[in-house]
Amino acid sequence: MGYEYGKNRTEHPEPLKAEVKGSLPDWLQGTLIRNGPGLFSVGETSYNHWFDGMALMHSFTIKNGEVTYRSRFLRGDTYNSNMQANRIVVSEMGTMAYPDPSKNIFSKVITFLNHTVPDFTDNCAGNIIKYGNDYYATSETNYIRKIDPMTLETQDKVDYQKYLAVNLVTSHPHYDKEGSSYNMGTSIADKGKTKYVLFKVPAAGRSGSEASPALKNVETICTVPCRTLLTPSYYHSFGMTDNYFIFIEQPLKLDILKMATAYLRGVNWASCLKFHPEDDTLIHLIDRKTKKEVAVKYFTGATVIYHHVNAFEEDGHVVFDVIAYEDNSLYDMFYLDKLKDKEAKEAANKKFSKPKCKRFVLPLTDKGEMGEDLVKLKYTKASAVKEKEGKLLCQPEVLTEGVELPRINYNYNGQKYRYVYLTVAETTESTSITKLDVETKQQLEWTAENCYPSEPVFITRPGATEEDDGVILTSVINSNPGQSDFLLVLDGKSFKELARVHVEAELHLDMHGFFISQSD
Ligand SMILES: CC1=C(/C=C/C(C)=C/C=C/C(C)=C/C=C/C=C(C)/C=C/C=C(C)/C=C/C2=C(C)CCCC2(C)C)C(C)(C)CCC1
Ligand SMILES: [Fe+2]
Repeated sequence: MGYEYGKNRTEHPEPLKAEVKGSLPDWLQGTLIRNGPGLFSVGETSYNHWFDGMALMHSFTIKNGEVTYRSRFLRGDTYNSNMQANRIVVSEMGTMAYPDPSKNIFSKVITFLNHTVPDFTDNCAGNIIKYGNDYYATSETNYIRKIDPMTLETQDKVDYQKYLAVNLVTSHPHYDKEGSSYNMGTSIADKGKTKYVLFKVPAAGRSGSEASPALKNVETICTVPCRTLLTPSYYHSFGMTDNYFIFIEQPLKLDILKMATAYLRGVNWASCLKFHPEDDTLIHLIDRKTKKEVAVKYFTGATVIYHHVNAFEEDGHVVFDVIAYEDNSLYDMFYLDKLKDKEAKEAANKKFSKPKCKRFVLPLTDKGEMGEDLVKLKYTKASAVKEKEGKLLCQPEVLTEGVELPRINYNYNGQKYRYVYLTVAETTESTSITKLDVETKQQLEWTAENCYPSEPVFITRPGATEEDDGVILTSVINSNPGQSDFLLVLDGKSFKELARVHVEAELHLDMHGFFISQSD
């Protein structure tokens, strides 16, 4: 039993009618698209890491109480080149690929110089995002792939670099009520500088903003200089409130010099990404109005953070919640050789630094005595101690442990909020999801034996006035003999099952999802 991470999945492009057991609320109408790796070997070659697998998108369309399922591989240049060559010819984060199988140094150099294959991968297996009116599959390279959200067909390849000087961009943008998107990326050694770039993609529909891709109208909001030219931090998401952006410059760093020679040395990109526990973490707070960093500098100890949960402002503080680790063991845990071998898997799971949901509080001023904790909010144990003029050392409060893949009611993004929905993350085979009340720290849990749920997505009931008035959707892999996989629908308040929607197809474990409501 367990989930077979490295197994190649098949696609089901034609809509499959699913069987609803239980009842779906009438108002629940729309499509949940989810994205994640689904193909791990081509011909005789295999990827090393689960995150490298070729993107397989799937969707559940809910209409008048009926649900249809479909899935399709993302047919990007990476997929097409690999299929044509019948082996993996495009490198991913954890797998360096050599189009010429006789791996001698001479042929490596030739391939490198000739660019006979796509330069960087457009295998976008991380998330689904929206820019303007369009939906894209994304990972974190400069390429994203437009998709048809209804049929899941692959459309144009869009290169961020045509519109912005960035080499990497997150797959977790933020959205405002008007439909504009905000994201950030890293510009490496461009004109002698390495910097982080925050940008806005205006909503479609404003005058002159109908252009496609919407990125044509991108506006750079501001840039944050990197602490070092050749070792930018890796980050996976960022926080946003009405007035601020929160960007965490953590000591998980890309070594650009190592990357430049990785191909010829025969090592993967991931080996150029290193955690430096001896360094500290710098928290950047950027004022959205002035487009400048606030004068106070915020620090905390070395940590690794992928997912921001939410952030809000209160009484002269910015509060933000994240999922934090003590090291980079999450990445190592998802190497496929470890996931395939029972003993190696157990050893990796043991070494896994448990993700903790942590709350940081940043006072907006450093007025106070040296050594004083400047956090004045009564309800939190988080602190920010004045170390010297303009410098605060922050200690977070742990809200809960062993959780990942956070989702909130996105209407509360940037606002004071109470609930977060998460996957329980003790090992790579999670059988539970949880609802955490960040105020009382109470948790409600859904769990079922041999069932592996994905990231829980909250969908708000139209007209709702309470934060948890809605449902949670998660696709569940069911490895109980003779039972099928299903879309699970839970009540947002009680976390009790409303329905299981069974699909007569094998689902795959994925990363993230996006719900498009019918009214959109
Ligand atoms: C660097 C660089 C590059 C490359 C890049 C790449 C290739 C990237 C990719 C990236 C990626 C591709 C990323 C990804 C990420 C991901 C993540 C971060 C994830 C996370 C996950 C998690 C968190 C999980 C969870 C879970 C599950 C899923 C199941 C159950 C259990 C648990 C909960 C644990 C280039 C060449 C452009 C150049 C420049 C620089
Ligand atoms: Fe993510």
